[in-house]
Amino acid sequence: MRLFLIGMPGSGKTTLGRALAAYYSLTFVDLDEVIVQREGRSIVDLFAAEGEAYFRSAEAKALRAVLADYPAVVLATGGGTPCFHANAELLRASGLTLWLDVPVEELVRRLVQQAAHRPLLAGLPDPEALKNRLAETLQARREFYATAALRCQASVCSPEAVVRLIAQYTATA
Ligand SMILES: Nc1ncnc2c1ncn2[C@@H]1O[C@H](COP(=O)(O)OP(=O)(O)O)[C@@H](O)[C@H]1O
Ligand SMILES: O=C(O)C1=C[C@@H](OP(=O)(O)O)[C@@H](O)[C@H](O)C1
Ligand SMILES: [Mg+2]
Repeated sequence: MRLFLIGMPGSGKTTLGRALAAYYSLTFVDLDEVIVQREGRSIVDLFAAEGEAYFRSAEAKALRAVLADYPAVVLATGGGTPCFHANAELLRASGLTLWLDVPVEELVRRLVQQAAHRPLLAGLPDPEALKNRLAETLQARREFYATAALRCQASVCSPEAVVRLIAQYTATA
């Protein structure tokens, strides 16, 4: 199985991806880590030095490399991955995509401490500003996230809930 987790920053793609990979005995890959390895720089440094367009190109190449290298994998994408370079269509055609659709209020609670480490949220220490930015970003990205075959719509998408969703889907697909 190839399982791709998509959704907003803070939705739990990395955290849940690790748990699901352990459950299914699959390799876990985090696309941001692949980019860091391939580029030899942190995500924050890449954004600062090269800008977002360069990052999106590096991200698209890293995604294609992962798809070529792993016939079975749980992949945590970055929040913007499905929204550029036709990545949403590619993901949808290459495995099972799952959208972690977590409410913006919950994302704010999780990210308020971490905004400085996330380039697109940096400089927004005020929770109200963070909430507005996340709501705008979600609005713009919703159409891409909605291409996922599965959607977990909850404040906390537990591994157990996702395993049930996948079991239902594979039983009827
Ligand atoms: N199911 C969850 N319930 C509560 N907090 C969570 C959950 N999943 C992730 N978090 C917390 O939210 C933050 C972002 O999680 P992360 O997995 O890095 O998200 P993403 O990779 O989607 O940006 C982390 O601090 C993490 O501990
Ligand atoms: O939403 C985004 O555009 C991004 C999300 C990040 O990943 P997470 O969603 O894991 O935070 C990372 O890929 C980069 O900072 C850009
Ligand atoms: Mg992540």
